[in-house]
Amino acid sequence: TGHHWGYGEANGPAEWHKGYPIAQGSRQSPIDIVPGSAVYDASLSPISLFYNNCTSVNITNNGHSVVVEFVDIDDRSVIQGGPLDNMYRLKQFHFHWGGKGCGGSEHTVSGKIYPSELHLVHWNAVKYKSFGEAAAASDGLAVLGIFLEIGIEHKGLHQITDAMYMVKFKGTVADFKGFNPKCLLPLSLDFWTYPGSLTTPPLFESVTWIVLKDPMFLSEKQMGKFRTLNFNGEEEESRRRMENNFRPPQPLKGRTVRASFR
Ligand SMILES: NS(=O)(=O)c1ccc(C(=O)N2CCCN(Cc3ccccc3)CC2)cc1
Ligand SMILES: [Zn+2]
Repeated sequence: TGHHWGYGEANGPAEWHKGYPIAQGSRQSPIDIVPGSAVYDASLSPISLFYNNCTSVNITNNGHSVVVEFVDIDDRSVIQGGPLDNMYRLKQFHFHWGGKGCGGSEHTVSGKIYPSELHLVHWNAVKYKSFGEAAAASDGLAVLGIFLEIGIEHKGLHQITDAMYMVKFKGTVADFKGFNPKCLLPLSLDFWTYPGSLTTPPLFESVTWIVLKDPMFLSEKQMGKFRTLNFNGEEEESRRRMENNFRPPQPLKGRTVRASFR
């Protein structure tokens, strides 16, 4: 139960390389996306999201983020197209966010940080037998990143923010059935894509990142509900508000970011 990683002064992103040397690897995430340097690739097909039969199972606070998990025993909810050679199965989605009035996204766009970022995590069930196995393989995961911007309230997000009181503390889980994340998508599926990594330990370099150009919008009130979550467990005396649970941009190290749009 040694020194566990987190987002604090002593255990935050600047320290992770001590326990996870790959933190200084050649394809780490997130990155700062510079649209002017992205290469338009006409061969990128549109991404397709087949979430219609998706089956959410529960919502949980894992001490790092709030996570909605899905049944991933078959191809009922998958992403395909874009840079992907296979279909990838939806496993979970979660968020990263900042303190009140602060940025909290992981990817940035020409240095612009958004209040939050949603990650829809998928794994290559064509080539690998489990999420854990895929998470350790260079083409094992595909994460769809969607920026969140403060604006008009988001009707689809209420189901998630209304469930947060049930998972206030680390290690809490609640039933969360019948949620379809298709409602969280912005109008345009224009995207940037690049080879990267998990943005939390173990930081495996196994992620094909697909980051949407357009944000989804939510109200400041809805964003505030994320900040009612705690990093700590209910039994801990130190109450630590869950916010600023984001890794800052990492060196590009010669990678090319491709764009699906001009
Ligand atoms: N921010 S993100 O890059 O989108 C992101 C995506 C997935 C996870 C995730 O589900 N994790 C982390 C790593 C994988 N482990 C399983 C494991 C497999 C092999 C050896 C140890 C742990 C599950 C927990 C975390 C972050
Ligand atoms: Zn994430």
